[in-house]
Amino acid sequence: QISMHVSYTHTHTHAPLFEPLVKTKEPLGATIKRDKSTGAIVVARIMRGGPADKSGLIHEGDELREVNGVSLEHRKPKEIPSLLARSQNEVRFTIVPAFSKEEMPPNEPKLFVRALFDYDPGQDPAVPCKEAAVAFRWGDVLQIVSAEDEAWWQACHQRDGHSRAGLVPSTQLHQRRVALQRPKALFKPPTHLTDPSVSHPAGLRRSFRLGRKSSWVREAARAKRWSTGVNGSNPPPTYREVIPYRRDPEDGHRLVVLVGPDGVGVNELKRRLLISDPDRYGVTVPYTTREKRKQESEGVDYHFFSVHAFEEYILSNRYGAHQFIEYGRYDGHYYGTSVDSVRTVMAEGKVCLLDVHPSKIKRVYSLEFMPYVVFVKPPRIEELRLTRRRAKFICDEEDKSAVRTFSEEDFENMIDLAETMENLCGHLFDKVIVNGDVTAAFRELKADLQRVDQAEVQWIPEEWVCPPPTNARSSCGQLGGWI
Ligand SMILES: Nc1ncnc2c1ncn2[C@@H]1O[C@H](COP(=O)(O)OP(=O)(O)OP(=O)(O)O)[C@@H](O)[C@H]1O
Repeated sequence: QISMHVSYTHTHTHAPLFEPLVKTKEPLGATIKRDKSTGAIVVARIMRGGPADKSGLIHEGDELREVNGVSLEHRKPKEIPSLLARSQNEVRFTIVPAFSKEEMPPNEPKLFVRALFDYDPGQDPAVPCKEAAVAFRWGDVLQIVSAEDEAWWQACHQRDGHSRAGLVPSTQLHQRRVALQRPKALFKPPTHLTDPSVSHPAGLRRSFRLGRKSSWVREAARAKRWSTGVNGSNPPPTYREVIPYRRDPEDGHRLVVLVGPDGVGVNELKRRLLISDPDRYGVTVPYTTREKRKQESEGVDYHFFSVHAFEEYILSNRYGAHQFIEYGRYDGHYYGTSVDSVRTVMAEGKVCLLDVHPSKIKRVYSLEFMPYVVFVKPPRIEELRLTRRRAKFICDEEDKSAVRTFSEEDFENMIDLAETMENLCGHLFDKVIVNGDVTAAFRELKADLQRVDQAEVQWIPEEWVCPPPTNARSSCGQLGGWI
């Protein structure tokens, strides 16, 4: 048994407390519980970065024997706060330590994650202590400082640097809760996507969009079979492991991938970016097997390929070489975007803007391209009706006169498809831009791309650096910029 003296200054009449934490500016940063087998009061959690943690004097598992000379024998945890409240500027604990110094668990390596859901402890009736929890938004980078507890991890916002850690739901807890609360969380693709006989709104911009649609139908149907089959449900996204990457001044720009349902405005935003800074942004030149028209030039409008050459490329895709990021067939001709055409734009020192179906992101999802994936999302249907009143879109790229306005069904399909995309690929998105007012959406997108480009540290998926064991050594060995 040792006697310990924890003292720290504060100006509140209430001393910082154990559980339940009192809303003082600086709580002690610990929770306590009664040990069921011995009846002793023990420290359940120490919040990383809080006064208790910084003091280095109290540790999880320590038994509390006395507070300010008052014995805690036969006392309940809820009585402790009032004992602490009596102390003035210092609290005196008598504890039985759980570990000797030599037995203390070693520091865990740093683990960073990107949150894939919003969390507000204020709305969570199950959180053990609201004041000890950390709120976060989708996309925030958190440092997990303790994942020992099965249900409640401890994490702090990466942007805050040395902030106090707090409780966040563990992956397991979040998945369990979503499964219990929302059977709807099981993937439920909109019916028009799973029934190939139902036609799609013709939001065709470039002709291979048609090819995308049929593959999306198949994919959505597959996903539905999987989700309702023996495997049960698609687990809801929780956290994705990321690592900090410090950019080398020599590094080129990251590839910017824009995805979104047909007609949402991907092309419009891309067009505005290109006009706003043509020296900075560039786009790929697509491949086609159709005849070159008079006003078109090879390598500028399209790369004109023979059917044979195009099919060779397709075969290489089947065998894993992936010459094409995506391709499709429309009106008897092939259209496609090659991996090399992305490399060409990037080699010119430009930010390559790539617009692909989300299922094709994986083709460029690597350290070579470091894709920054922006999901362009439709606003609520009321806003779609308002903002798209006069908007027209080309129904057929080959026949530019085939334009029409959006129908109510187009809006519904757009929203359904956006939901499906988020369900299936949301974990790959780095940024979501809601395209309601187009000027605001464009401004937000441009500012975000600039911010990412200038950021000294990029948070990238851990798998880009340490892929599965077979090639892990070669890719990790080449890295110079990791911190
Ligand atoms: N926020 C907006 N407000 C009003 N009109 C918009 C907005 N965003 C896009 N539009 C208009 O909607 C039409 C379709 O947009 P766009 O061509 O960019 O869609 P898309 O996502 O590229 O889909 P697709 O490939 O099917 O054409 C265009 O006329 C565009 O100007």
